[in-house]
Amino acid sequence: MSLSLNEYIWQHRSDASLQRVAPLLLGVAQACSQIASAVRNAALNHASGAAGTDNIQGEAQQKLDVISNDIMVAATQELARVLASEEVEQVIAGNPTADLALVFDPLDGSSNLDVNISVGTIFSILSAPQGGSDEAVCLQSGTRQLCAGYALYGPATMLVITTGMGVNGFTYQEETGLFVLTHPDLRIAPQAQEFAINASNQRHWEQPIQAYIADCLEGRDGVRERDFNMRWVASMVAEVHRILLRGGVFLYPADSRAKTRNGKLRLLYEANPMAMLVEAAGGAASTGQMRLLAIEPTELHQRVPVILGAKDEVALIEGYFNQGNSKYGLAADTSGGISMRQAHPPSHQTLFETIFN
Ligand SMILES: O=P(O)(O)OC[C@H]1O[C@](O)(COP(=O)(O)O)[C@@H](O)[C@@H]1O
Ligand SMILES: [Mg+2]
Ligand SMILES: [Mg+2]
Repeated sequence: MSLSLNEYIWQHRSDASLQRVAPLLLGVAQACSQIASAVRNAALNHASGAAGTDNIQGEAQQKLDVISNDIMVAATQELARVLASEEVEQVIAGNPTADLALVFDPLDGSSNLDVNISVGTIFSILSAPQGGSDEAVCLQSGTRQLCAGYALYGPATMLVITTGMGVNGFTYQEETGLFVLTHPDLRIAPQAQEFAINASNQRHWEQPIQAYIADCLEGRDGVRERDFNMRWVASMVAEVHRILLRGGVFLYPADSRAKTRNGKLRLLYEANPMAMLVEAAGGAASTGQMRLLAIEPTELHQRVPVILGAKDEVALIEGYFNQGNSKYGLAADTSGGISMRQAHPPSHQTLFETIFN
């Protein structure tokens, strides 16, 4: 029997978080179905290409970034006390009587729009207790998320959600306009056979990432003693979806360039919701040096290094970072940034053996 999102919420009436976020979650789902339509018909509606404006990150906005943001705000502003969006510098005031906050990336992977490759929407729902500024309400650690999810606008439109216990995927049914449960209880295998990283940044990476990827690339001829596959879509939603369905790890590390010294992805509306989903599916999410969900945010649009997916593989990558810290006595970056490792690493063979033997 196919279960719609509404029916799923009713069936899980003992899940207090789900019941609390249900109206807002349904608002998000409605917005996502509208964004899917906007994305699908953009070329026909002259909604493709650049908007001619930059967002707060200094990135050129696509028309669809702006359209998706407006759709999301219109569908949810009455249902949350405060909204925060990748595309808007300050928080957006919502309904003062509501007790939830919604933080979102309205369109993720928008560099893929003009080439008709999958994009998505990422969202996180937090409690908004009385008192405290609207911005402070959004600056809660990922462990405090009540619900997280994403919509994927690919060959099928899907909504994938968690309230912390299990991850469920719903597929949008055109005929009925409903999201139908098609992928219940998604789980990530602890071992990975596939990694995802933008290899064009290789020369800027920190030493632990250099060493880890080099070991993967050596495959069965190196210390890993097996071959790895690689993928890079450049849409985080598509990468995380693939990992939820068939495993692997995703890395967007910090690197030596000024603009990515703390990573590229945004903590509140990219890393945290994805980390909650991945952990709820049995995986792990880390900066390389700490659990992503434990970070106490300080800024709405702050960036963070992201390593997530198969639990054992993420632990292994953390081992490369720990090894770097202890063996070379590398100083922490006192400015709060991510410190770059120094040269003179041992051979990959030695590093791997020291960590795992
Ligand atoms: O072009 P790059 O650096 O590989 O970037 C890809 C990454 O940037 C992002 O596209 C950022 O998302 P936005 O489109 O929301 O800015 C991620 O989805 C993705 O992981
Ligand atoms: Mg994004
Ligand atoms: Mg975006």
